[in-house]
Formats: sequence, structure tokens, C-alpha cells
Amino acid sequence: EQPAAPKQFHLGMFEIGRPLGKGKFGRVYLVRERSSGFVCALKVLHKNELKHGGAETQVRREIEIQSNLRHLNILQLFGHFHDSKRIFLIIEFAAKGELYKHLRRENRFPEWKAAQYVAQMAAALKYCHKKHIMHRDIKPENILLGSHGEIKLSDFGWSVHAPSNRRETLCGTLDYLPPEMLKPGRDKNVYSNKVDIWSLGVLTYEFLVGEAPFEDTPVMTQRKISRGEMTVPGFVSPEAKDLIKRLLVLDPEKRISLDQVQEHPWIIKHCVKGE
Ligand SMILES: COc1ccc(C(=O)Nc2ccccc2)cc1NC(=O)CCSc1ncnc(N)c1Br
Repeated sequence: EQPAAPKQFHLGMFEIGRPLGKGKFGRVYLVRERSSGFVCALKVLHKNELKHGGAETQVRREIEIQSNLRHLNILQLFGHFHDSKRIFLIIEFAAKGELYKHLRRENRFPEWKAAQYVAQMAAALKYCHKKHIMHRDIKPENILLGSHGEIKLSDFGWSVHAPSNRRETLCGTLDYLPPEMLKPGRDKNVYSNKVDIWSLGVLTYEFLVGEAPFEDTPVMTQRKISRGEMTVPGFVSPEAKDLIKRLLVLDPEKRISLDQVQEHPWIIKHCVKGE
């Protein structure tokens, strides 16, 4: 279709609705663009807070990256604008909200639902990796659901301020960190996109079991991760267990690829039409 003409946005264009959440750097509101009636989310970032957090460049990079990502399973950034004090991000509204809340409410997902979410995550990550974008910091807190219950990966350093049974410790939860990022001394920023495969394994486990595989005290969690020590409960099917084992491999190079995830029997069983 015709690429949308890059419009100049400003605050007056929007009718501000209810707050959707409070991110690490700012608040998010449900809004409606007046002329079109289009409903979306507006994230308000305060420049001075970003400056203190050294996140100003991070936002610019983020906006740069986001503006050339377009995928059903990645929450879209439609545009941005700023005034003297604030940066505004115009974001796709995910009508079914935070996956995290659904997971906590349901305790754990049935295998057919978990498999569909994993397949959509694999598709989103494959798309990102093809564009050499990685480490989207995947964990339930960073995943939203669209109006048809489809996965919307939105992983931008935000944790919704809810009265929270969130695992967010000071430095954010360790649960999803791969072993290669825990190694002392190693340049932490040198990681391949295989880190996302590990996190997908942690996510798959958490969907099916209702808690993360290495969840423990911070020290114990780090030890369990570096040793790949985890047990999969008996109620998890052998096929699902097999996929989890192929994702949570200590050696990044030996982890299953995203193509292989999409062809895995557990995914095929639950995601191919008519199965
Ligand atoms: C494309 O989505 C983003 C793009 C960028 C950033 C961002 O803050 N970048 C950033 C900010 C500071 C420093 C570095 C990066 C954040 C998001 N997304 C979000 O903040 C999610 C807001 S919550 C929500 N959104 C839609 N529908 C719902 N139902 C909900 Br609840």
C-alpha cells in the first residue's frame, strides 16, 4: 500500500483518554487522534528524566530502530514529536493489554495457547534478527496482546506501574538473562541474537509452568542459570519439554534456531490449521 505520508504530529491533535500504565520513563495514555478518530497510545517521556538516566540517545536509537520495524507481532511506533520538556511517542494500542496479567490470572497457559504465543514470538524475533535487531529483552512484562489475542512485542524499557506482584528487582529480573551475559569479565555487550533464543526458552517454560525455570534468590538464580540447572514438571508434555531443552542450552551456538522452533513438533501440533 502507499506509505503513509510522514505527518507532523502535535499534542492538540489528540483527545487524551485513560492512563494505560506508567513506564519506567513516563506515562502512557489511551488517546484518539481527532481528525481520523484513530485510537492509539501516547507515551510521554520527560526530557530531564531521560537526561539523568542517560537515556536520551537510547530513545533516539529506539525511534530509529522502531521506524523501520513493521510486523504483526511487534507493537508499532507510528511517530513521535516533542515540546520543550517532553518527548511524545505515538504507539499502537494493544487492545487486550498486558500478557503478564493474563498469565498471572490464569496461573499458566494451556499448551495450545502457549504454543501459539511461542510461534508468534519466534516469527517476531525472526523478523527482528533478519534486520539485525536483537535482544528485545523478551519477558512476559514486555509482551502485549492485540484485539485478536495476538502477541505484540513491546520491550522498551518500560514496566507498567501497577501495584505490583512484578518480579522487578532493583536491576530488573535476572530470570531471563542467558548464561553468556552472566559471565564475569566478558564484555557484557558482546552477545549474539542467540540471547533471544535463551529468553524464548525461559518464556516458554513460564507460559507452561507459571513461574520462571531459574526463579530463586538473585544469587541462586545466577548460579542455576550458569549451570543450566532446571527441572520441567511432569505435567508438561514430552514435546514441550523437548523444545524447552533445545532452547535452554548453555552454549549459544548449540541452541535451536528460530526456523527449527517453527518446525518443532510441539509447535506444528498446535499451530497448523485443522490440527
Ligand atoms: C512501540 O512501543 C514503544 C516504543 C518505544 C517505547 C519507549 O519507551 N522507548 C524508550 C523510552 C525511553 C528510553 C529508551 C526507549 C515504548 C513503547 N511501548 C510502550 O511503552 C508500551 C506502553 S503500554 C501499552 N501500549 C499499548 N497498548 C497497551 N494496551 C499498553 Br498497556
